[in-house]
Amino acid sequence: MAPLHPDPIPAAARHAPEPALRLAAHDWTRAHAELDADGVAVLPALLSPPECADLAALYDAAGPHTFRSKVVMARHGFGRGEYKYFDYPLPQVLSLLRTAFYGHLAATANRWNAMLGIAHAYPPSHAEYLQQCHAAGQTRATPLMLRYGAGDYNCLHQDLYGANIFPLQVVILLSRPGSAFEGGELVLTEQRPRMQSRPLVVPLAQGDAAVFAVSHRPVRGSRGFHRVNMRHGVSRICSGTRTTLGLIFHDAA
Ligand SMILES: O=C(O)CCC(=O)C(=O)O
Ligand SMILES: [Fe+2]
Repeated sequence: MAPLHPDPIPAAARHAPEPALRLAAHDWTRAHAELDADGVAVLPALLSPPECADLAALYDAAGPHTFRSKVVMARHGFGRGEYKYFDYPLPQVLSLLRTAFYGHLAATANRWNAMLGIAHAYPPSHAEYLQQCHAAGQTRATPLMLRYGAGDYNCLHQDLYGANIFPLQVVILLSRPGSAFEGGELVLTEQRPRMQSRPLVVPLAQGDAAVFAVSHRPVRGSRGFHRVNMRHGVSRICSGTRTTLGLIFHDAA
């Protein structure tokens, strides 16, 4: 029997299946091509403004069982701002969305491994992949919600939580840029062998999802594909409040 969520989440639960169903309608041919070319793809308007508002409201209004921990970034040298990791069982809207995303992204993850000559193949279903994480001692939920105020930022980093790494992750912008906040751009950097790092700013509108490489991706060079290291972060929020939702596909040790 599926466990019941211990905290009531009426507003976010209203939209449970729609975002995951909507994902199927996105132009995945284009998204896969963008991921191969740049290591990032934007899926516009994955969530509606009311869906964004209801999810963002969980940050302050959810009961004590929705999140498993809160991180104050300045205490760890991660930047300035805070985030909370969701606990299992995830709110259904997130669980459905993460499973649906995985179904589309496993093909890219396997294509990237093939390009890099890595024999490992990711299973087609997220449930199977999570079993592999659990068998390796990675059992804690990694989806998270981040909250930044004026002056906050997120230092460049990689979300690695153990030996099992699914190479793509998703960030969904829940706040409306230009009205809820100013500044605060999602930034990716790409560190190529023997070269200086290349920055890439990913402009997002409210409800857009950015899919990007967690830690590395294949880039075609003169002698086949090589691996480049990727990091992501957020530039300083100039004013207002910026809330995002992060979906990471591996669990944490
Ligand atoms: O707030 C953002 O745009 C980035 C969030 C992030 O680092 C993550 O979800 O892993
Ligand atoms: Fe991150």
